[in-house]
Amino acid sequence: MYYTKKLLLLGSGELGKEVIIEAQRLGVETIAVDRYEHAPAMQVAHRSYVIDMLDPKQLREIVEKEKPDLIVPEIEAIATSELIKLEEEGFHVIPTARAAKLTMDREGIRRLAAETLQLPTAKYRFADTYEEFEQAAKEIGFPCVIKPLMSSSGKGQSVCHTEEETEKCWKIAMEGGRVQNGRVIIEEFIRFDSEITLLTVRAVNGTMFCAPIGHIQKDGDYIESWQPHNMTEQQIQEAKKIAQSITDELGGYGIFGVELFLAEEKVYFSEVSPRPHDTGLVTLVTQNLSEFALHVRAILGYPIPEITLLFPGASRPIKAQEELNEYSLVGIEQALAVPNTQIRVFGKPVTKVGRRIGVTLSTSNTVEKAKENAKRALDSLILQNNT
Ligand SMILES: Nc1ncnc2c1ncn2[C@@H]1O[C@H](COP(=O)(O)OP(=O)(O)OP(=O)(O)O)[C@@H](O)[C@H]1O
Ligand SMILES: NCC(=O)N[C@@H]1O[C@H](COP(=O)([O-])[O-])[C@@H](O)[C@H]1O
Ligand SMILES: [Mg+2]
Repeated sequence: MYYTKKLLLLGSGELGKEVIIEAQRLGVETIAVDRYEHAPAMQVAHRSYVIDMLDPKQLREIVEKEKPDLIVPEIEAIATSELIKLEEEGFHVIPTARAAKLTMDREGIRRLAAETLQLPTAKYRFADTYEEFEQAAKEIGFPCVIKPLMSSSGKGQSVCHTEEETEKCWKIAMEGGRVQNGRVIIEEFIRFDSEITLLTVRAVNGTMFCAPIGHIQKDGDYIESWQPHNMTEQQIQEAKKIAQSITDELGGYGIFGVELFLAEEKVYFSEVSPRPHDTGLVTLVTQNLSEFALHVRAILGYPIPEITLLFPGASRPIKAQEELNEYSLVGIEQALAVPNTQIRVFGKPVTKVGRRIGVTLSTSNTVEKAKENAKRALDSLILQNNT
């Protein structure tokens, strides 16, 4: 087969695996890159490479060798300054190299959202040292949230309830960041009623929104998501306004996961991923086009005539409780006996405490029943040690 387009995926986890499958469905040649071998997306891509994606030299080497039509970031931690240079040289970075750079660290995107676009966010400060952090926490007040500037899925993040906890929280942040520089963000703790991801697609035929996805997070990582999330008309309008504003500013084509907190008095912008979102895994079973199919269509410049929510649905990530080198999932038969329920096993080579290794996906005629089904499926699955 002659491939007319070549896609280079930077980051090869569970989200990228679905992107690769969708790209191949439209006849695209795919190359997966990550920091370790046999990553989920590598298992389905045409070719793969293992490199340190934060190393500009290694990143450039792969790009120059493969000369992809599309460079598609799948995680934040990439040498984004090199992506800017590559874009200047004519390579196409999704959605744009600037968007990848701004969302790579919490400071870039927070300052853009709160200071340039004047979007409502939690109060925040930045700190480079423990002393600056202590001072910032006092200014923001307790409880506050501390996060390394570059991290995801809650790594290095903690809620600091009192002055006595500052040392412990600082330590968590220093150990959890993706790169070891000490800078952190300290945020006001928002007592929200619920939080959502508003998947927003920028495609050749305009900006479109998916039905809001509600989710619950524990230790900064999602443990349940559902679609649609019940919101007032005013909340929906505010959420769309915020999503439109931030995605217009970031530009390019593709899907964006706009994370928002819904409080009684207002809708807060939290952060945005210029790529598919983990809580959006639920769209694999709820929509006419999943978030992955939408991303691929959008980045290839193909039209998206409409996005339809077919059924209410829910997802539950399957998270490992221990570190295992050889493992398997037991109870698949029971999980699949739950009505309208599917699972996806990501195929990560090894587990770590808290690592997501799969997901259960259910639909039903109500969100409540779909949530029940996804939980029943999750409860019947057991991680087995095969070493
Ligand atoms: N200022 C805040 N007030 C209250 N809760 C917060 C605040 N910031 C974060 N959280 C909670 O922690 C979760 C994770 O935070 P955040 O999205 O910033 O982290 P993350 O590591 O970037 O996560 P991911 O990469 O998975 O999206 C949020 O979804 C929310 O539940
Ligand atoms: N919240 C961001 C997110 O869910 N990202 C997804 O997790 C993978 C990393 O997983 P790992 O840490 O288990 O290798 C990433 O590659 C991406 O697919
Ligand atoms: Mg988040």
